[in-house]
Amino acid sequence: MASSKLPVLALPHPLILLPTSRFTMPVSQQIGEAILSLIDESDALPVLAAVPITNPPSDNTSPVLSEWGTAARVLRMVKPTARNPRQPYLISLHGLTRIRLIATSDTNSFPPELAADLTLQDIEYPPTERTPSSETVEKFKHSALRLLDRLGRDSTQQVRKDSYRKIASMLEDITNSRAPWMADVLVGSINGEYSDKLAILCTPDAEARLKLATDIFLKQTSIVEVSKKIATAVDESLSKQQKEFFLRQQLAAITRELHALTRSNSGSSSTSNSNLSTSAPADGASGSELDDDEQHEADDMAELKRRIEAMEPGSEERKMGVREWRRLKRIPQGSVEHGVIRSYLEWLTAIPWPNSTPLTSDAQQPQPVIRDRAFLAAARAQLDADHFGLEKIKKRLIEYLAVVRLKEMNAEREARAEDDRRREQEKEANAAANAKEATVKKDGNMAVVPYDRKQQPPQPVLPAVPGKTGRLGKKGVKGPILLFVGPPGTGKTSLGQSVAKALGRPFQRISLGGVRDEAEIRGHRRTYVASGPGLIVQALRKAGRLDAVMLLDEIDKIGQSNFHGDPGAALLEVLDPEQNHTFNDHYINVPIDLSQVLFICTANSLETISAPLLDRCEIIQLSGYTYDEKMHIARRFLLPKQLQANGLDDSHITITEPALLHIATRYTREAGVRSLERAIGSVVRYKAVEWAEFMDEGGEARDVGKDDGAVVVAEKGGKRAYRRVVEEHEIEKILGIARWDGEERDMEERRGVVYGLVVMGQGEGGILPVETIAVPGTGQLKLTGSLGDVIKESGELALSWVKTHAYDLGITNSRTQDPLKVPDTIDIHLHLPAGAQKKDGPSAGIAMTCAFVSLLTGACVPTNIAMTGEITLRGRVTPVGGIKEKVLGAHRAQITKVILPWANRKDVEHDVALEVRNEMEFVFVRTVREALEAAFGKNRLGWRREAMLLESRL
Ligand SMILES: Nc1ncnc2c1ncn2[C@@H]1O[C@H](COP(=O)(O)OP(=O)(O)OP(=O)(O)O)[C@@H](O)[C@H]1O
Repeated sequence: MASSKLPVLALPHPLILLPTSRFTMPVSQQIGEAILSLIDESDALPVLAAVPITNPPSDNTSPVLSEWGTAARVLRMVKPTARNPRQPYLISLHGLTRIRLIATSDTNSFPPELAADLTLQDIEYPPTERTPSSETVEKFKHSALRLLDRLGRDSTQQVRKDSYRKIASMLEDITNSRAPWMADVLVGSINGEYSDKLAILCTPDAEARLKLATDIFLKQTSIVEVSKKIATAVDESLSKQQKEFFLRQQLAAITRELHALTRSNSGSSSTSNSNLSTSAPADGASGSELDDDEQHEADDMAELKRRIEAMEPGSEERKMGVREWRRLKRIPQGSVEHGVIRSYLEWLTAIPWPNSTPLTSDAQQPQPVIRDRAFLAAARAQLDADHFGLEKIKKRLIEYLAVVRLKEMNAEREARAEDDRRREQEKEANAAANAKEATVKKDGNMAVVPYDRKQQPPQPVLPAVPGKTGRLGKKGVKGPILLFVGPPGTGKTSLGQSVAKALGRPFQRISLGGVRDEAEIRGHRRTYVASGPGLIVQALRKAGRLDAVMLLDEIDKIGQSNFHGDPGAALLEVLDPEQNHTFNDHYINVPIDLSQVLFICTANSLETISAPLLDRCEIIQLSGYTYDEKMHIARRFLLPKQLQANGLDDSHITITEPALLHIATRYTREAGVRSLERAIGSVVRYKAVEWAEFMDEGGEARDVGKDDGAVVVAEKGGKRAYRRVVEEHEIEKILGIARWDGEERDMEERRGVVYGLVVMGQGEGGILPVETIAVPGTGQLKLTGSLGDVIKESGELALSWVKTHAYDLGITNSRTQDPLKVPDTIDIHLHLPAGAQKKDGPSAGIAMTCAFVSLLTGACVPTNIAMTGEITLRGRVTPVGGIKEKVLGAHRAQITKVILPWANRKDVEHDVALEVRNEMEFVFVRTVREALEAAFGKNRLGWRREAMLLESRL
């Protein structure tokens, strides 16, 4: 044996460094410094004898060094830094070969100071190893491969699996002489026992070491196998426990249901016997829903599971539900992730998926009124019962409902025919199978082959359930998408409600006003904190049916495209019949079929609605109401509604016709009836308080005179009456001073002022004074009142026309004179009041021309006249939009004569109610000159004769 001297590094128990292994360990400062000086002294990396201490550290025994150790190279040394002096010295070692310490005395043990210092010690290297026998190597390989295979299979990390596989393939190819080296490698790397490792270190003989390693591997394999078995057994017992837990929960739920049933039975019988309807529970259990949390939790989970099971087998939603349910089961309750998945599943299962087994009994489903023969008549009656007037709109809605009905019935017929066909096919298949069976029996072969096993037995065909027509039967059920456009309070939303009532379907209103984020419509992805589904899914959940009527309210107020996405584009997908059968809500992440939903949209104006969105809708225009219509609506709908809402009836309050008109004209100025309804509500509440006080004072409801409608109460000191009738003069006392206390227009004619007609932002029509004055200046035109470019150009155009015709109109004395410079140099200032409101459009052309002519000639336009129309430079009057709203607005403002472009005659004819037409004079004009004549009166402007001739030749 070759001998030498090496400094001894004692490895504290239970560290062992086998040849070929590497590790890093902390050392004391003393040893650390000694190693550092060794490094400084030698040129190469220093080599030490790493010898394990075989006994665990304790107070009274001194460390015992093993006889065998490993010559190890110091690969790295880490010294504590000045900033962190308490950090230990770290040393990395690489085991090279076995060594044996040569004992200095006969006792064969080593002095304890060897363990404390790097003392130089005599060592010897064992002789070159003999090649072990093939038989021993084979056994070794076999046991090692078995262990590696077991470890690889049990490991959950792919990296480990791969490394076990690699070592195994190395082992298979290894030569007999390298086998002892491999034994060191393997024993060093498995997570074995200390004593085994020490034994391997202390066995220099190759044959003996291989045998020892074989025993160690066999032992290790059985340890791993046994641990695995124990783990599986524990798992199984756990899942058994879970199963038992669920069964117990179910049992508890059944018992509770039975209890509830018996209680309700006994409750109903006790109610019929006595009047005690709210008796305490018979079993004395507390009825609080806050009790028994665990029970409720289990019930909720069972309900969730039931709903997933009710989904159509094989459908996307069911797959998703099952996947998430499994995840939910794996995740510990109370964790954040558990809550997230749970709420997702609650949303997913709350959607009324097609073809899923109905959870409620059919009796709870509303009856499918659409199949009734009297459906259309009933729908008409419903619309009439809810709304006054609106004849054209009701007619269109009836057409719409008729189409929806026809399509739905066709779809049902198709679905039924499909079912019949399927039944027929199944019957044929069964008959063929029976015939085959009969033939087999006749041939004497008794093997029973009744029918092909793959063939499913015939499924019962379920009756059609409303809203559950499913993926097959839904084709073509869609009608067009209606878009109600009109000023606020004209009944757009309530018409939608009536349509839903007529169809017997649930109604859901989705307000889109101010929706800026696409996610509000489509939902947030689940990766977001506190994510949730969008408005459409929320509405579907509330409706509980796939064929709900959804009113998309105020689509003109939806936000434009921004960094939160484009909500309008999301709506396009919802409304497009080609796409909406696979609507994708980002949160739900399963395609939802919206093709059966009837969408109705509402808007106040069409201007802000994107063209593609408009393209998908059929526009139905609602204009404002006349005072006459408002009176009818108030009497027939608003007043009864308010009386009911305030707990009164018509025997308590009568509002006289003049009082109602006074409310409508002086307290509201709107196209719709919302403010009117509010004002009537205030009057009703005022009277409700009076009535309550009257009753509190011991009043008796008794008519004492039909004429004044008073009801009298006897009091000690005399008599006090409650007056049922509300008269015009009382309105101010009830509602306060009128908001519009006076005419919308001045009664007095003024030079330079005429009335134009406008449609305001909310779609309401009205009159707008065009005011002009002459101010000292330089012949300029000044325009104010938040005017847009188009209306400004229109003003300049009007002034140019007036300047061109100033001589003909007798304003100037020669054609070359500028009326703004002769006789005095002036500026004209034109203003359109309500300066804060933006105004634009060309329709004020003739009003501005008339205002300039009035200013420059001094002639005035009567205040009962209002006008609208665009002008051209040549003096032609061209048509404008919004005629119905403008005329109604003029009517409300008590204008009696309206000047309109000739081309707008059809609009008046078609759109304006007859009673309004009868009350107003309409003058349709083709030229500015005709407009001036209609406004100022025939021959009131001093036209020069030549001008007339010239004009007539044009
Ligand atoms: N023709 C009508 N007959 C009876 N009641 C009506 C009529 N028009 C409107 N109403 C009533 O006026 C009230 C306001 O109507 P609704 O809410 O439908 O207005 P809207 O047009 O949707 O307004 P917005 O554009 O502000 O949403 C409702 O109580 C409605 O019943």
